[in-house]
Amino acid sequence: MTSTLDAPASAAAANGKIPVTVLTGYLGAGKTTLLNRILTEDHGKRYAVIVNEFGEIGIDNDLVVGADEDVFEMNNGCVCCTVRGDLIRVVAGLMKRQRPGKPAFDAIIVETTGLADPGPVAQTFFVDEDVKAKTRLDSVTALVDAKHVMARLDDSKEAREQVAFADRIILNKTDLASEAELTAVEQRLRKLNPLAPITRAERANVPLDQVLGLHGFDLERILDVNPEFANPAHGEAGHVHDEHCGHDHHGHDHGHDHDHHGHDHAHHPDSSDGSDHVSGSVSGARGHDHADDIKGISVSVDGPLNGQKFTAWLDRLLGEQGQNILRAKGIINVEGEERRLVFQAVHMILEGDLQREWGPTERRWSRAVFIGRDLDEAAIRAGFESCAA
Ligand SMILES: Nc1nc2c(ncn2[C@@H]2O[C@H](COP(=O)(O)OP(=O)(O)OP(=O)(O)O)[C@@H](O)[C@H]2O)c(=O)[nH]1
Repeated sequence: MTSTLDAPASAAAANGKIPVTVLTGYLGAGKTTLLNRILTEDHGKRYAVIVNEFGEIGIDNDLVVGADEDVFEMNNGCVCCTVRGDLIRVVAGLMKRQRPGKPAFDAIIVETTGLADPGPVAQTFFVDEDVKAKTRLDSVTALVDAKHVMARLDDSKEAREQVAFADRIILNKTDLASEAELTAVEQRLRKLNPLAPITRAERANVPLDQVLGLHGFDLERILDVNPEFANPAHGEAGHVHDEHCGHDHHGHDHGHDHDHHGHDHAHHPDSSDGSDHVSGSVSGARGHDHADDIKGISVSVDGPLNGQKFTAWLDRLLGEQGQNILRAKGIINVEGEERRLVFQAVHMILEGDLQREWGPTERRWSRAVFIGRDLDEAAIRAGFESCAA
């Protein structure tokens, strides 16, 4: 296991590294449509696109418009086994390119095949030293086909993993679904992934700043950029409507006061300890629970944790169940420490950092979310709570 929980500086800080966006989404969700928009929109930036083909013959490459020289293809039949080597090779090649006075590219976008678990792709950016030195994973964005996603979530583990893993979900093809269907889809997506904001789109027409430059993987911004962490989904008890609601049609993010935001939720009668509502919605009997072996579990303790106990517990949990844990993120109030401990994990790879000090009016609670498959919710909850100082 790679564990850097005690590292003094944020390994995910920007530092002039080229941001990488991993684009996932089931077959036909609209990934190529989005890539074409990114490559053709008049933004004055230069993006490299890495297309991960399933099978031997590259087709997607030919469907992506724009300069050939900026589209790179990986032909690997089995993503989980070979993607990392391929990706490292392609990224290393990209880094050798020159642009006077600037990095070779403003950003790299990796499109994964519609069948792939995005985990191994994301992990590449944590495990390979050369890649790590020159790039930073910005976010994993999942495109979802509003018309077909319900069936895919029923029958495809990959579809569930893609949703569960994402930092941002784009609910595409909204023209093909009714408002009631869209709301039902959003509720189900939220159960699989309580963290990722959901943006609706038609022909992948999301503003690019909702796909690129999200800092979804920056430890400094984790959870701050996912304000719905403590907010139950639409239509569920305790949901607090605000500008971050998944049904927001304004299409832009408003700035917000994070500290204040935490208090909003803290004072809500149904979210007083932040621990039950999200997982409650996961297991709640609301019609779509059957096939969702992947779920998001939110846990919290209204006070400090013992740092040593927590680190030991988290290491053990990831060591034993890392295969099943797609993502974990959290902000911890460590006993005797004025700064917030922020951590995140991708399967067994853990990164963590002591960051800014708690604000004077900020609620100093410890909270985390674990998204994964076949997780023992009661055991995780009990384990987290047992670390209380
Ligand atoms: N009606 C409708 N069709 C869309 C929308 N977005 C994309 N499409 C169409 O859906 C089909 C699939 O879109 P692609 O962008 O190729 O999807 P993809 O995710 O790249 O597909 P794969 O490469 O097979 O994984 C294309 O025919 C698109 O024109 C949308 O919002 N509404």
